[in-house]
Amino acid sequence: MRAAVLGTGAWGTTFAAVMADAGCSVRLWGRSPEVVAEISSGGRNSRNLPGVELPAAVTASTDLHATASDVDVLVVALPSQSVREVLAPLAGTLPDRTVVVSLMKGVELGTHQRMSEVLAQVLRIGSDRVAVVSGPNLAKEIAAHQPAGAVVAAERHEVAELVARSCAAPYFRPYTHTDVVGVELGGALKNVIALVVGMAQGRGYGDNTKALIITRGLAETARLGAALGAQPETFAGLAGMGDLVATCASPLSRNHTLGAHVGAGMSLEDALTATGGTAEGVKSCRSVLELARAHGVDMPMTQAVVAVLHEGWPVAEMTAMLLARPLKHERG
Ligand SMILES: NC(=O)C1=CN([C@@H]2O[C@H](COP(=O)(O)OP(=O)(O)OC[C@H]3O[C@@H](n4cnc5c(N)ncnc54)[C@H](O)[C@@H]3O)[C@@H](O)[C@H]2O)C=CC1
Ligand SMILES: O=C(CO)COP(=O)(O)O
Repeated sequence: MRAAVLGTGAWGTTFAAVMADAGCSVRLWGRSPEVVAEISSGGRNSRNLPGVELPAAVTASTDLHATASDVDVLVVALPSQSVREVLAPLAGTLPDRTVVVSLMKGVELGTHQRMSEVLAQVLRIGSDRVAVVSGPNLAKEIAAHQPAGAVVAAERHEVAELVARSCAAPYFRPYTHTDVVGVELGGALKNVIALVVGMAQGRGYGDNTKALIITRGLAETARLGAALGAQPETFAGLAGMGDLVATCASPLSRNHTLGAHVGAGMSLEDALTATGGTAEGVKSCRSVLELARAHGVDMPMTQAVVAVLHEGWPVAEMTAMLLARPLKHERG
């Protein structure tokens, strides 16, 4: 299969290697001539994936149109808030056979759209040609060929199957699904919950608190999912609980680490600089909260993250914000 991956960040580069190890020929597109030159000439991306040697089947270019033309699978791995702008030049240009895949875990500010919705709209293709891949997939571990799994969701099962075949490598096992909404929400929401776990850790709280946040975080994710038409079981799977656990446990997660910095008293600006890369939850928490309010869904943790990161509330207030709410039934 011929594949293209847009975005030479940690996950885009790693996923290109996974697809090459699954037997695809893969073109990577990036905006940085230096990164692209290093991938093309030396098979390395030392800025975003240091120490990793890429398979020979991965090539790179700064030419967006040439990279995206004539491929079976077009994968997008950019920061969520930049997708619409970056892909605008490709609107209406993709051949009918090209399936588009989102690797992104965010919700667009302003429109509240999930990334598959943004892709279908900006590329002017049917939503049945868009798939999403999500799960516990910390890029550095997968780049080191540590065993991992993910969910490939698409409206049509045959599309999910095609994408699963394109990325099934000896160390990477994709499962197919048709709940695009649930799989995407699981990915976007776990970033917000990981921020809360990080903040709690930064304040010195231990594993009881972490388990409370993970469990109740999943409950609020599932509430939003139910309102948006997701299947409840999806949140018990790899793209729900699986990704939430990995992200909330791992120091490799940028959302988790950023939360820990803020919990320890660092400003958001300094924490963003310290973590580098893309901590999607920082922006997506606002669109998620707006989406929840529009559907009458109570999301106290998301609300607390927005209050601390964007409304000037001291992180020390977070415990009271969450624990002083009226008592309720666990299933409520
Ligand atoms: N890093 C990881 O372990 C995983 C990341 N993801 C998701 O994948 C998406 C991408 O993440 P990463 O690759 O980790 O991000 P990253 O921060 O490592 O890289 C982002 C890439 O996008 C490029 N970029 C940023 N703005 C751009 C623009 N306006 N035009 C063109 N290129 C632009 C950057 O130069 C960089 O190459 C995010 O939604 C993230 O949540 C999903 C699973 C795992
Ligand atoms: O999505 C991820 C793991 O599945 C990566 O998490 P971060 O974006 O927080 O680094």
